[in-house]
Amino acid sequence: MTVKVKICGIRDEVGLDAACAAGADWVGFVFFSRSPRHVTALQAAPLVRRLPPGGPRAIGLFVRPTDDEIRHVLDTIALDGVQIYDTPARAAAIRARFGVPAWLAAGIATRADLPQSCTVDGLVIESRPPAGAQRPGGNAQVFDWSLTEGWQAPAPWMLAGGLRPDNVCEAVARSGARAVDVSSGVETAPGIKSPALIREFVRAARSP
Ligand SMILES: O=C(O)c1ccccc1N[C@@H]1O[C@H](COP(=O)(O)O)[C@@H](O)[C@H]1O
Repeated sequence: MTVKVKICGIRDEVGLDAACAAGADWVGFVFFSRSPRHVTALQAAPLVRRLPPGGPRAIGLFVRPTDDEIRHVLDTIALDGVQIYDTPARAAAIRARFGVPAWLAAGIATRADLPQSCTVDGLVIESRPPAGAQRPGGNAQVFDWSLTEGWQAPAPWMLAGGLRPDNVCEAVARSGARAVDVSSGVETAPGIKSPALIREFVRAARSP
């Protein structure tokens, strides 16, 4: 089965076109003002419109969002899904209120952190942010991929956190992930996507 890939933190046409050309399954737009990858709904709108038919799906990333924030974005852009950093109950409420597929991000440090039940459409399994981090994800931090071995995932899930072209193949093999998500690992500086790294990442994720 082909490993699915999400390229997150798209801010411009260069990153978007590279993700499309590489065959990414999803592209992510970060609606969190403290991120170096932050975009407004107005900035993301032309990028989402530029996505080719049959190309990557557009995912909006939100950190503890209010309903008004989500409504504003969804009124401006046709998103295919949202990635939520909040409690499972809040993510489920967002899914129910807005009728948009919702993935909940779960920070993992030990096996006990792996969700055993799920009321949303999917899970983004990533490392717990380091102490003092300014954001709950996008910290280029890996966790012990063997923690997911034998885990009976309650929903589709993707692996995230510190993935790069040179470690994603091992990460997939060790974790058993069928989908991966990357932001920092395909950048030359925070918020600056590299077409070459995006291409390499997608190829490496899908290499046997
Ligand atoms: O990318 C960000 O700035 C960000 C901010 C707030 C929450 C999540 C964020 N990024 C997501 O975190 C994971 C892992 O990212 P990385 O590859 O380690 O940089 C991924 O889902 C990013 O989209």
